[in-house]
Amino acid sequence: MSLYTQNLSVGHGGCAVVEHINLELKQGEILCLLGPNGSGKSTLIKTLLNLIEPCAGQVLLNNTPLQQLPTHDLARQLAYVPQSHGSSLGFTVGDTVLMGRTQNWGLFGGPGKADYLAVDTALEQLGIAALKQRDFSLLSGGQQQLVLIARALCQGANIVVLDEPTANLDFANAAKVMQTLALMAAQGKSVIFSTHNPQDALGINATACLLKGRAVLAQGPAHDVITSQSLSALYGLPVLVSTTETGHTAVVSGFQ
Ligand SMILES: Nc1ncnc2c1ncn2[C@@H]1O[C@H](COP(=O)(O)OP(=O)(O)OP(=O)(O)O)[C@@H](O)[C@H]1O
Repeated sequence: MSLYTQNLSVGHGGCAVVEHINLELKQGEILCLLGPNGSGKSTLIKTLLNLIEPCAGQVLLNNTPLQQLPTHDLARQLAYVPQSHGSSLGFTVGDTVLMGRTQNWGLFGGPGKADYLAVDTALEQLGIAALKQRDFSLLSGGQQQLVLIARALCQGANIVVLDEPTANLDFANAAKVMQTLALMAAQGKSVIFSTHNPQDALGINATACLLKGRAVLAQGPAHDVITSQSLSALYGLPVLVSTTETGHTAVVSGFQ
């Protein structure tokens, strides 16, 4: 599996939001998109999913331009966890996660034993098995986020793309999600995610791509790219990136 962008420009209605993006994602790698509000993270993610057309350049999946791949092929290769989602009124959590399996069923088929097992495994992995019979629409935003990640896991796609997966989550659940992404990568899946927390990229050995002012400000291994200087430039305020005695990297914003 490989995903490349070649001199890609992304935007809306022909108006570029980010230009000259050259990214490379191989099997088992994690790519983290960082940037201020409105810098184009979601627009880039939707372009990588072929939900919107590039303004220029192209996205290649296994050396084939995305636009040339049949929709069902894309659905098998790419799983998407959106930033905001509909209410899925009336569906249980179990049904919602099971929907990740629909591309395996054929035209008149339905779910089988393997599909139900995949649902239970995904729910267990995210620690939300107890929510299985609950109405999805009545869950908290953070719980819904975990269910949608479980659905993406269940889909079995090679590439999982998540738009701000930790945005609604408490400290423990955010850590759980980041651990899950790291585990997915260790199992051979490729992961693309956006976040407002640079620590997310540092904690899981990601490649970071920093977006600002219609351009890629920096890209490379998170520990090389996420520095006091780059984050201060990215967010327009003093940011300190410091390594602790235990070898962990801490990010502190707005220090004097
Ligand atoms: N459907 C759309 N039509 C036109 N412009 C849009 C559309 N969606 C987003 N934009 C614009 O594209 C720019 C980038 O938005 P985008 O949502 O990609 O940023 P982001 O980095 O994901 O922001 P945030 O961190 O706030 O979620 C913004 O100026 C936004 O107003």
